[in-house]
Amino acid sequence: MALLLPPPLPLYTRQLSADITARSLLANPLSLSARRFKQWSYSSKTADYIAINCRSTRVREPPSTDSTALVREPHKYFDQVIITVRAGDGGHGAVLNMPNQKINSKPRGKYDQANTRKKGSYKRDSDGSLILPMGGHGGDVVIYADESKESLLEFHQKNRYCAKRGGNVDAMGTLTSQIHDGFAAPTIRIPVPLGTVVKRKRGKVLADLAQPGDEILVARGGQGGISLLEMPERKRKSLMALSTNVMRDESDKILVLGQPGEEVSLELILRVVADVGLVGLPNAGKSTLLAAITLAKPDIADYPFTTLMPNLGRLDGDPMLGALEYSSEATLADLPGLIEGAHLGKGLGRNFLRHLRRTQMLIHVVDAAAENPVNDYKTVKEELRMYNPEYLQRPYIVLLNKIDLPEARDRLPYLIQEISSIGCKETPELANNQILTIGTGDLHKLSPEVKIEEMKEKGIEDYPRPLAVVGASVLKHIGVDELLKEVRAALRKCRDLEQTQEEETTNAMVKYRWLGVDDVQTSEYQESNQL
Ligand SMILES: Nc1nc2c(ncn2[C@@H]2O[C@H](COP(=O)(O)OP(=O)(O)OP(=O)(O)O)[C@@H](O)[C@H]2O)c(=O)[nH]1
Ligand SMILES: [Mg+2]
Repeated sequence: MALLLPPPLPLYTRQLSADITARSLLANPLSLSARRFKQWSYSSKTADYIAINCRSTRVREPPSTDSTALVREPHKYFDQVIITVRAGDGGHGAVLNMPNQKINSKPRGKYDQANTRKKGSYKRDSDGSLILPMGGHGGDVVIYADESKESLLEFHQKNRYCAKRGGNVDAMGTLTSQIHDGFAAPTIRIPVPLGTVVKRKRGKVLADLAQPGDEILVARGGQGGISLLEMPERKRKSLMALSTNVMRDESDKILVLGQPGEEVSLELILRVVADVGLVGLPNAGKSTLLAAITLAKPDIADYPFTTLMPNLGRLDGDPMLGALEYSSEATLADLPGLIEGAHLGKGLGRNFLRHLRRTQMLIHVVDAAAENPVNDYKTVKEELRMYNPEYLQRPYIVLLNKIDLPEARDRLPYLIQEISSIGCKETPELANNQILTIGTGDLHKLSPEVKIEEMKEKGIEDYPRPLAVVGASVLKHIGVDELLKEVRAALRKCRDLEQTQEEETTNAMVKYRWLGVDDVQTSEYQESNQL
């Protein structure tokens, strides 16, 4: 396609509307509409033109990540992505004429009767006014939680989603009852894994899609344009009684155009949904434990960082809960190994620790045959504390693994005693897992950042001791049943606590409403940056 541009003479630039200068044409040659271009070229016949060849193809955005990197290092990309969604524009309405007929006069004779019937066949509202067709609504964009999705990797390859535009009113000319509204474009529904947090890019959190079926409308399609009736001035008055959509002057035509659809850039952040998190140094046996007590089949090997992305497994129902509640299962998340300095980016860094966020309890897996298991245990706790001290308040169990090996078996009693004594005795506040009650004073008046900083100042000894320390060999299936018993007891405790907390929150909300406080700060900590 060739565009002709005049030399930069004031005469010609004046003939163009102010925003279309030669420079803007160079930057965006397609912004010059064909009609304007025609007018312009007629009115400036004497001018010399510069011919510019430009391609009319659309520039496609490159995929955000190189696909080989996705295959080689999926763990870097599986839980975070930026996408752009664009809802469809609304379809256009139309400028229509009324068929030539006498509107207000009574029918006289055969011909007029036929015309009256025609008039009666238009679509009308209950008050008798004419219903004019509208352009179709542009397609919306919805993001929803889908259990069958596991990661956000696919969004690195396709990161732009556009809904279709609504259909135009499919007619120009005379209004008849046959003219229909333009078709509404279908909604685009984008499935994401359970636990995906949808944020505006560098903006606020829009939704946390933690339950199956959760969804959010992220971009609204444009509304369709309306249709207008074009009338000679003498007839306008009489027609205004039939419809408000009578075109008064040319500027009304803007109402015929459909509204543009919304376009937004979104950040999707995955936080896996699991009740129990498995943490520990690399090679401690976390994946082996997951494979031993659930049907999951994670990779297991005797080299560090075998697990690079969280593996999930389902624990069967708890037989202690009775017939009705037996099916209450728990989901376990096996995380990559943590090493000293992970919070500073060592090993796999710290980002995967966000996947512990939704867990109710943790299992610390410690290799009891390692050189210094107590130190290993402390290292992991320290890293958790540095990432999010709230993790240390959650109920947890320590599994001293690999007791089939003699070096572990011999020192098991000593290790149990040592590890059980690290931490403070459970206080009622800590047992309730209440972040606000840590420390003294009016912490509830402090900002979340201050609270976290205060919590970080405390050492791991200031946080609760484990609920149980169990020696086992998950590989040889020694002591696994005892471990399961403890895990289920802890889960029951967590659920009881959750119920009590829910009741307390409801009571507090009622109290706040009584006091007339609208702005109740709920889970402000969740809003902090550590998604
Ligand atoms: N002897 C013995 N070996 C075990 C036991 N549990 C796990 N192992 C071995 O320890 C090695 C590491 O096990 P994994 O389950 O991959 O360890 P991990 O904690 O998931 O390691 P990362 O994924 O690297 O963090 C494997 O060779 C397992 O066979 C056990 O109870 N006894
Ligand atoms: Mg593993």
